[in-house]
Amino acid sequence: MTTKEVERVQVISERKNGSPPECFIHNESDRPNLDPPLGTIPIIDFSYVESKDLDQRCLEDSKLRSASSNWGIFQVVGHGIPTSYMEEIRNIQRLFFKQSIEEKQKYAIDWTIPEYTEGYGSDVVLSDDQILNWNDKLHLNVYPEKVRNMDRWPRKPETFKEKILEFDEKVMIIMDEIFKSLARSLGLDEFYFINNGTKGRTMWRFNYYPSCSKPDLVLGLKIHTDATFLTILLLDDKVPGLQVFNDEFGWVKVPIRPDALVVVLGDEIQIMSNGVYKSVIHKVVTNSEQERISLAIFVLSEPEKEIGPIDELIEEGEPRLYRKIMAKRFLEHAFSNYSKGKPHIDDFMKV
Ligand SMILES: O=C(O)CCC(=O)C(=O)O
Ligand SMILES: [Fe+2]
Repeated sequence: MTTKEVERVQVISERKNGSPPECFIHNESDRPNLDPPLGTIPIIDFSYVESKDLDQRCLEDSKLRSASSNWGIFQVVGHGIPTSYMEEIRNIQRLFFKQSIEEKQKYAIDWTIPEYTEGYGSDVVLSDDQILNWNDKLHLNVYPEKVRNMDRWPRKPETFKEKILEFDEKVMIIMDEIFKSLARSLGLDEFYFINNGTKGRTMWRFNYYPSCSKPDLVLGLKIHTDATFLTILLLDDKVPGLQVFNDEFGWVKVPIRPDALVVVLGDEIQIMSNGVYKSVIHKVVTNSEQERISLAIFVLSEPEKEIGPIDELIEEGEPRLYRKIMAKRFLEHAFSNYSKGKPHIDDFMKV
């Protein structure tokens, strides 16, 4: 990996001198439609966990199955985390990015250490023709505890660390319920994914998208799928930007719903379910007026775990669509392809 890195996008955007630099500008055919139709992203209500209503659980499991196979994305409500608390987390994130560049650079990613991509930064440049994302980020390993590198965790705002660890506890509880519902909805034992190393680790990516004078020319994040089992998103409650691709509806906007967590299914679950569940293709657009934030909690299998279609899910005579691969090998491949801006799972994993 080269060590070349651009300036923080925030610094570039604050210069306000007309058009963004060329390295951010997409070819005409790849430029975004800033205002596609609003998607009817399925909503799954997890309040059955608290009420212990088994009929409701059954109904929500079947909604989740249809959402996972038709969309690869759904909104989670009834998760037990108060909306006001979610707003506090968004505000902590906003406070971090509002600080001076010097303060944030104390946690800069050190690209000279392979595999150690934790901290504050922007896209790393891997090739001369790479088109860069209009995005700065803070990337932290959060779970399990032994992977935390506390020197990359912001010391300001002062409550950052404590709040994020508290939010992590709450997220892990609902994450288990999502894992259980995903297993049940595939006809597996409900602890299947929890007990077999699928809930191996989490990496949190705090995204920051500065406003851009020419939002029609750039992308906050290029077209991609997440190389995860799943990703939990805490989206900005005021500024939209996330768009997903659906086979039936094409590109649609993900609506803003401040009380919802959004779940994006990733490549690992597409592989494990032998293509029954979809890793959703998505991208992020920017706008000329407002900055936007989002928090992506990436959940991945343990690095040494082998991922491949689950035996129990392959009916007799049905072909296996994907080969088996070690989780960390798959991730390495995904990282090296991420900058290309197109999903890679089929090319790389098809048998
Ligand atoms: O900012 C968003 O809405 C989505 C972020 C995302 O897709 C990612 O970080 O992989
Ligand atoms: Fe993503």
